[in-house]
Formats: sequence, C-alpha cells, structure tokens
Amino acid sequence: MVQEAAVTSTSQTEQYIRLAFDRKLSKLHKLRLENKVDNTTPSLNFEFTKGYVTGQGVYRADSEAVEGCEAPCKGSGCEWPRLCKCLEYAAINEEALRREDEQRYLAYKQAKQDGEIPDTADMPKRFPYHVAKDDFKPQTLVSFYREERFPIYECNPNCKCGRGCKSRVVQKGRKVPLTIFKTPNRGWGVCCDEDLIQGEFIDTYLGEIITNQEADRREQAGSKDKQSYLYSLDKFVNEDDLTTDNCYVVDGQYMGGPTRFINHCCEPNCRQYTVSYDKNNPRIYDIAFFAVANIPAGTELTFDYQDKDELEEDVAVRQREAAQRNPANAGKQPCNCGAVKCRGFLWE
Ligand SMILES: C[S@@+](CC[C@H](N)C(=O)[O-])C[C@H]1O[C@@H](n2cnc3c(N)ncnc32)[C@H](O)[C@@H]1O
Repeated sequence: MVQEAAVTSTSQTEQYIRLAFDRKLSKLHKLRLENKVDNTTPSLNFEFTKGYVTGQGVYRADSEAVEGCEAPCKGSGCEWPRLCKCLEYAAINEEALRREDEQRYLAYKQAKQDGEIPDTADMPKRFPYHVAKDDFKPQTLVSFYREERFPIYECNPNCKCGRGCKSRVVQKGRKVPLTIFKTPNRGWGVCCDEDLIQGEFIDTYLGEIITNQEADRREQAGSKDKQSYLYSLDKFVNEDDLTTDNCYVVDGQYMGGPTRFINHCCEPNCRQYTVSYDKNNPRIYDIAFFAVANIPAGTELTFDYQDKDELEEDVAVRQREAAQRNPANAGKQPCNCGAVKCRGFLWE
C-alpha cells in the first residue's frame, strides 16, 4: 500500500514536471519533446529565449548606430558582393582577383603571408549563400564558407535593401521543426523532423551574454560539465582591442534555444558558424548551426564542441587509444558519440 502510494506520487510529479516543461516549449514554434527512454523531463530550471539576454557589464551597440549598406542594393542585389558594403570584410574571391589584377593578387597574398591586414575594400568577395531560384527552397551555405569557417556577414535593419535581400538567412530565424529527445547515454539531444540538405541553416545558439570574468566565476562555481554551455564569442580576437580575456561569452545553461540541447560528436553532421550583422563590432555576433551533410529526418544533430578538423581514421583511432591509456585524462568527461573517429573525451 505504502509502496503503491509512493509510485503514484512519483508519476504524478513526473507528469506535473512534463506539463510545466511543455508550457515552456509552447513559447517557441515547431518544437516538441520526446522521451522513449525513461520518464524524465529536462530541468525546469531552464527558460527558452528568442534572442540573446544581455548580462551585467555587457555593452550592446545602439542598433541605430549600426552601419547599413546603401543603394544600389535596393530590394535585392546584395548577392553581388561588390555592391554591398556589408560584405566589406567578407572572404576574398582570390581567383576573381587574380583574373582581374595579377599584381594586386600577389601583393595581397604576400601581405597575408607576412601577417599584415591588407586593404580589401574594393576586392571581389565571396557571397556566403546559394541564391535559391525557388523562393520556397532554403538558401544554403556555399562550400567555401561551409569548409573554411570564414565569418559570414549579413545585412542588417539599417540597410537600404529589403527583406527580399539574399543576404539575410540566419537573421530570419529557424524554419525547420526540431525535437528534443532523450538519448540512451548523452542526456537530451536534438533531431530535425524533416530532411535537411547540406548547407541548410538550422538555428542559432542563444543564452545570456556575460563577461569573461563572469564566465570564469560561473565555471568555478558550477557543475563539472558547465563548460559545455559556455560559448566564447572569440572569433575576432586580435581585432581592435579584443582579447581572449575580455571577449564576451554566451551561457546557455539556464536560458537558451533548442540548440542548447545539441550533443557533441567527433564526426558531426552540423557545424557552428560566425554570423555578423555589424562589420564594425567584433564583440557580438550570432553562432549559427548549419548542416554540413544531407541529414535524414529523425537523425540526431551534432556538432564538434571543439570545432576540430577531422583526422584520418587510423590516426584518430591511435590518438584515442593513447588518450584513454593516459592517466592524466582520468577525470575527463568521456565522449559517447560512438563515431569511428571518436577522440575519446569531450574536452582536451
Ligand atoms: C550542451 S549539453 C547538451 C545537452 C545535454 N545532453 C543535456 O541533456 O542537457 C552538453 C552536455 O551533454 C552531454 N554530452 C554531449 N555530447 C556528449 C557525448 N558525445 N558524449 C557524452 N556526453 C555528451 C555532456 O554531459 C555535456 O556536458
């Protein structure tokens, strides 16, 4: 009798927690929760947000002061990088530059080799997205950006081009339906309910933007896996006066989007990219996840938490076995991604 009462109250508590979490989920569109493993629900100590939440000591530039692009990219046309000032610091199209002006191309290569920052203002640039002929198909990331991790610059609200501009993909937000589901050995994970195509945008990483000092404090005070929710905005370190010590950090542990539940894999099917809407501000930008392969509906979405280059299989296996034998790694969090090229641990 006593045992029966205890079981009933446990399952009632579980139901109450599930309902409370479902209420949180309903704030976002095209998002559901599924658990075929046990009766648990993600922590209620988490709120879904639709944007960054700015913490103490974090300065956000006045949105009206952000430099936009001018005509002639009216309505559309920003896919022609020479016309769009937002693409001033976009990746250089080196082949086009070479065809246009061999001398300038060689000078540019030399400057890069010498560690100088060459003036690239009117050089031909690469546009980050394929321009879909059919407006119902998603614009995908071109292979150069997909592979090179080059920052993506999109137009912003102060640009003269409109919503139809082809340089606005991530800022329009998630379009694909996601499910947060329970995995057998990696906590909660995320999958998409529709097939994704290579280069398709999924969603951004959200949370509180905090200072680096605050991130250190939270890491010391928090649980062992706290670092998994902290994401440094350090892509532009060494620009202006930005350093690894004074850059901002996004904390997704208590506030964030569904991407906060994406697990790590050493052979991931997604990757994180820098997307800036303000070429003059290296401190705050979006971290956007794109599919790096065609991903069938229902497949777990993963990214490499350390954003490393993939190794050859034999090298990866040798390194993993050595890492697992090394007593110095005893306290480290093991990786359960199950990939052939698994490195053995989530963090070095
Ligand atoms: C950003 S969270 C991802 C969501 C998490 N699974 C959850 O249930 O909230 C990162 C944490 O998930 C777990 N995790 C992610 N990828 C993993 C992997 N490949 N192997 C083992 N644990 C993993 C670890 O506990 C890690 O600290």
